[in-house]
Amino acid sequence: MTAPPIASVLVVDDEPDLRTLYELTLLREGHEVTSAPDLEQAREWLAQKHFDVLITDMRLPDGLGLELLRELAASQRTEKSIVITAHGSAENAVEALKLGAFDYLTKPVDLKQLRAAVTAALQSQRHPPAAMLDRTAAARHPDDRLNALALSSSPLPPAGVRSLQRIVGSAPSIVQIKSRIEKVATSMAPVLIMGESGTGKELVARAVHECSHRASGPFVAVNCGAIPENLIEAEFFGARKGAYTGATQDREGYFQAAKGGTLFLDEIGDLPIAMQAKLLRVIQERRVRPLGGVQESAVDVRLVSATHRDLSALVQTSQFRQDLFYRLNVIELRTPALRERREDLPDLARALMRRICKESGQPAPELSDRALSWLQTRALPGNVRELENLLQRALALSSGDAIEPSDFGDLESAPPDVPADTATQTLSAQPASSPDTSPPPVDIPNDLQTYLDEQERQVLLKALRECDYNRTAAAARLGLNLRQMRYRIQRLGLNISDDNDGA
Ligand SMILES: Nc1ncnc2c1ncn2[C@@H]1O[C@H](COP(=O)(O)OP(=O)(O)OP(=O)(O)O)[C@@H](O)[C@H]1O
Repeated sequence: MTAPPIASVLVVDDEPDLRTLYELTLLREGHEVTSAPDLEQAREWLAQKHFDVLITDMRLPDGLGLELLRELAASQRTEKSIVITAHGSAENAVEALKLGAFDYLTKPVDLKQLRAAVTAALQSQRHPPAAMLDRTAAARHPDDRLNALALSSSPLPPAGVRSLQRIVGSAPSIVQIKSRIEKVATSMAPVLIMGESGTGKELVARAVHECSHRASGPFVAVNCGAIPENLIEAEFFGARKGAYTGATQDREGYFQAAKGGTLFLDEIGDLPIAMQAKLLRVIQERRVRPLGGVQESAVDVRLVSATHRDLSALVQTSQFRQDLFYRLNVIELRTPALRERREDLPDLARALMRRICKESGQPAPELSDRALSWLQTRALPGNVRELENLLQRALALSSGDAIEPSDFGDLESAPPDVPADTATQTLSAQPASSPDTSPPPVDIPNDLQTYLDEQERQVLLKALRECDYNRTAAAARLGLNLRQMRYRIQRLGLNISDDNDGA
């Protein structure tokens, strides 16, 4: 096991007893501690010396701790700040995080949490701690040390680089979201991702996790709308044996499972109102108590939430608590709809095709220019997920080395969703089909979507039945991965339990 890193810490608190308590706690961890009773003294220390971590009380005799945060940000200093706020003062904690604080602690401060927050702040830095540089280069001029800090800034962890590469696209909105992910990843501030269905919210949430110092910890994704209301508390917070009928043993909840990592709350807008109050309490107190339990334990997770719904509108109609919205929405990321970045469609289609084929272990066919032109004419309201589904379907129907418009099946005969002259026609337009590849004639349904859903339902049920309701096996039979299978089962409202999944 490697020893925890040593930090140079500045503690700012006007209460001498508390200052001493924090100092002793951190000194015992091997950190170097400097302290100040007010803003003035803190500013003097900061002018003289570079620290790794700043711990500041919010209320100080000569102003607010937030002022120090503002000054650090304005002078682009690299200190990670931890703010200590009064119990229940949501505004201050949120404002501190918005100003770039790494984390906050609520009074009375739990010393274990204090130690953990300092270690996490230190681990999130992408350069060696100032305390270490101090030791190796004690005699250097202060400017040299700042240069050394800048030069030694190490790049993102490899998992982070890969996760950003998975987000395909070069439209300005995508370039911007990727650079924001990189920036926000190193803090503990909650992130809210908003965007239509299928625009890559989960992909972005994973990237936030994988670019952070928590990347080696778990990433737990929860669909808040999919959990039955009577089980939701136990699912989130865990339950002690006997807490409810059927609870035959102690079990962990999502908060415990995500310890040291990231908890991704997908479809947060669907969280029942009673559960919203409980979640808010956990966020405020940073402690969680399992159902039927008496002991609380410290929560060590970073929260990332996502929704395709307009949360501020839900707040207006009292369907979503304003205080919870405020807590979750400290950093906001928006995933753009595909129609807002049509220029990315060819690259996306090729990348998705490569991925689908890799997952099912088959060589990836070319996408012909005509197929790409055909895709450009579709509206794709289901965004990247719809594009992915179309490509899967084409792959299943294709028999040649290249995907052609006719491989998109009977959808081909439907009129284009987007008039050809408004679609991005970067590719050569050629006749869409040849007589030999036309699909066999079918009855024309009154409602195409319902008709297709019914076909899909029949195929899924047959595959599941033949695979003993093992979703992994049925997915493999259909050339899908488990995630795609789950999505389809959920979309069609099929009542299939996870019990038989082997893998
Ligand atoms: N920019 C992108 N590059 C590559 N693949 C993407 C991109 N955006 C989305 N995808 C793919 O599209 C599919 C849907 O993405 P994802 O599940 O992240 O969307 P979502 O916004 O969370 O959808 P929902 O709101 O329905 O849960 C996934 O297979 C994902 O990998």
